[in-house]
Amino acid sequence: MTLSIRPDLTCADQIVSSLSTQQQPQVTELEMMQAVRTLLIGLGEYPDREGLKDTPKRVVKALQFLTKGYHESLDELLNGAVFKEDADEMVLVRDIDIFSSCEHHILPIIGRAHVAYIPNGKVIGLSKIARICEMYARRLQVQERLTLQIADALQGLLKPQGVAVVVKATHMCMVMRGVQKPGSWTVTSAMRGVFADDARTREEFMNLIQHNAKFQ
Ligand SMILES: Nc1nc2c(ncn2[C@@H]2O[C@H](COP(=O)(O)OP(=O)(O)OP(=O)(O)O)[C@@H](O)[C@H]2O)c(=O)[nH]1
Ligand SMILES: [Zn+2]
Repeated sequence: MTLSIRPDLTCADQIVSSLSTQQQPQVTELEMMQAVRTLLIGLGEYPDREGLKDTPKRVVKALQFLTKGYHESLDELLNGAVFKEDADEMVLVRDIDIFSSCEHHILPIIGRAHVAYIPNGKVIGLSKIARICEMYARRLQVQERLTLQIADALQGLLKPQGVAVVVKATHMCMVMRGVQKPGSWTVTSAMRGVFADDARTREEFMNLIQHNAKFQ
């Protein structure tokens, strides 16, 4: 098997990209539905009862939606919306809703992302920042990787003076099951360029994302 290396992709993305084109076994939707049906039986249910008869189809559809980011690419979502611009002050898009799924339990990760960059001759369409978050969130994730992928994508696309990403999220696998800690939040960050090198720039970013109670 030959793997083509894509310099615009992170390591994890390289793997997903190569799997989707070469290695991934072709599984039909019918087989996926049958697997859900098997799960239901294993859980002690009767998949043919009225309320469950369409459930395998719904579950497959829902999971496909929650992981649709595997079939999206930076190129497509950008749609060319990177513009030459002399701006060199911080651009921050904050409070971007995140709905992801943890790769260990396939349970929801719900939170918000705050994404900032300092341009270096190029700016990106603001909605594209939210779309980048969305593409990576709609995959099976760990929060750390989601955070890094967002930062690396912007760094790669814009070569800005710096990028800062903070994700604050709650993991249903820690809330509804397992250790059962509702109210627990995980905060992850990725700092690149001036945000990593300059404490004052980082502090300005941290202040901007904390000043509003909505973030609490
Ligand atoms: N670092 C990291 N860990 C995560 C994330 N999402 C889930 N986890 C953790 O993944 C770990 C999996 O641990 P295991 O012991 O293999 O699984 P488990 O028996 O279901 O663990 P418990 O959740 O402790 O019951 C747990 O500690 C989860 O909290 C994430 O985004 N980042
Ligand atoms: Zn989990």
